[in-house]
Amino acid sequence: CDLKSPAVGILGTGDFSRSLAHRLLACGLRVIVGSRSPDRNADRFPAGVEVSTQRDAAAQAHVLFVALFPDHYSSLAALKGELAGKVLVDVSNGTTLNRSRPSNAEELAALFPESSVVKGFNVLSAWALLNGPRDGSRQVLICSDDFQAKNRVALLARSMGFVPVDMGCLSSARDIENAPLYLFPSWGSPFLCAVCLFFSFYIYNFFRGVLLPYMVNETLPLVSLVMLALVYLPGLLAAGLQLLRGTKYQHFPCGSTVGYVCASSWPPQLLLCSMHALYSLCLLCASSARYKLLNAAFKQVRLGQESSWMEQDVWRMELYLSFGIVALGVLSFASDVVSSGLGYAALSISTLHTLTFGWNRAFDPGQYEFYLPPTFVLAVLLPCIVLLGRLALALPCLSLRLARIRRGWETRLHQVHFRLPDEDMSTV
Ligand SMILES: NC(=O)C1=CN([C@@H]2O[C@H](COP(=O)(O)OP(=O)(O)OC[C@H]3O[C@@H](n4cnc5c(N)ncnc54)[C@H](OP(=O)(O)O)[C@@H]3O)[C@@H](O)[C@H]2O)C=CC1
Ligand SMILES: [Cu+2]
Repeated sequence: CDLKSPAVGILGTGDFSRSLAHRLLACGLRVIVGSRSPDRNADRFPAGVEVSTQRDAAAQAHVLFVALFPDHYSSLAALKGELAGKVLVDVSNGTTLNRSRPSNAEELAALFPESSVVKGFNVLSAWALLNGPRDGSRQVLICSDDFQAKNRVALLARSMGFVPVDMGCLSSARDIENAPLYLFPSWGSPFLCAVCLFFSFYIYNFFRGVLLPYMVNETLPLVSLVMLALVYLPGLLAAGLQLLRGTKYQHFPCGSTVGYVCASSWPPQLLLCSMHALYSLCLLCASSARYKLLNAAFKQVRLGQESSWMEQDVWRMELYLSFGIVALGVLSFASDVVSSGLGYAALSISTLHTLTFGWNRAFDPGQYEFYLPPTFVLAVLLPCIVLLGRLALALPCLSLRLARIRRGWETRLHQVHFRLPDEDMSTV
């Protein structure tokens, strides 16, 4: 590292401090670590990192990472003079969700009013820091009341290979500190939705008295299919309502909540579909599959039938398997289900998959137990409504686009028509 370049300071010599020092050094920066007992801790850092007293580090560095637990922030009070005008990066995390108390970063800012406090880097683990931005998330959430200080830390994060995300003023620090405490920040509502749908379909199937293996394996994809259809339903309803009202500036009830749930519903959908694929594969190994095959063979022998090959059944089976596999493949690329056309493609193909699977059963009155249709008839209804609705909305747009293309060609033809005599003249 360049001895003339300004040093980046770290206060504290714990796990976070060591990983951070390692990463900063690897990025070619000069690092000075401030410890209460530098002699004891110096050999825990790689060669090239200067380990000194806290006062020395505070005096030399302009940007200092405070890698201490918040309970120990007050032990730095004696360094107020050295830290005045410096940038202090608060990397601490909370141990419990904080909804009302001031954040650790705000407390640090209150202790050092003459320093600029920036919140950041807490979403990275010491492990992620040590290994660099290859593993896990590359995003670093940053906030501060001092714009220049924030920019400086953002630049530092970028030079370490991370992606800084500006979260605004220091008042956002509480959200940033809470972030690592949520396992899946935006998955709660979609998962709740999936669980509710799962149990509704499960109970429905239970009443219909379908065999146990079929219950789960039919329930999993149906929940996924219905959820995927539900993603588009609010948008279509809103578009239909706008067409009816003739304006797009009127409020759509609960639009933002529904939009939020839908926008992040891809992980549970993919999970359910993958589980369904796995389950279908495993069904072949289930004992029930063996008994069914044996029973069918016995019946065939008793009937004196030489071959039970049924062309139509074979074709349908091949078709629904292919549709299923393609639907899963398309869905795995449609992480942004709401805005991407891939979501519609996955919905159409999985509807085809369900239809080819249960076509015979859907139209066989014997299958309507307790006057209830088989579950997939219900599950196919919603996607069909959504797909037909989308088509109905697309048709006017398509005709408008066609009209625009036709007008374009007419104008072009018109221009050619008027240009021709001139060109004829020039050739003459
Ligand atoms: N570890 C991790 O993966 C992550 C940690 N963080 C945050 O980083 C900060 C540090 O964590 P971590 O490195 O794991 O903690 P450690 O316990 O490993 O290190 C904390 C450091 O604080 C100093 N210290 C300990 N006791 C006192 C005291 N009584 N008074 C003053 N200083 C003291 C010590 O340094 P010395 O003796 O040299 O002065 C010690 O090395 C925490 O706020 C944590 O929330 C954030 C994200 C991930
Ligand atoms: Cu299936």
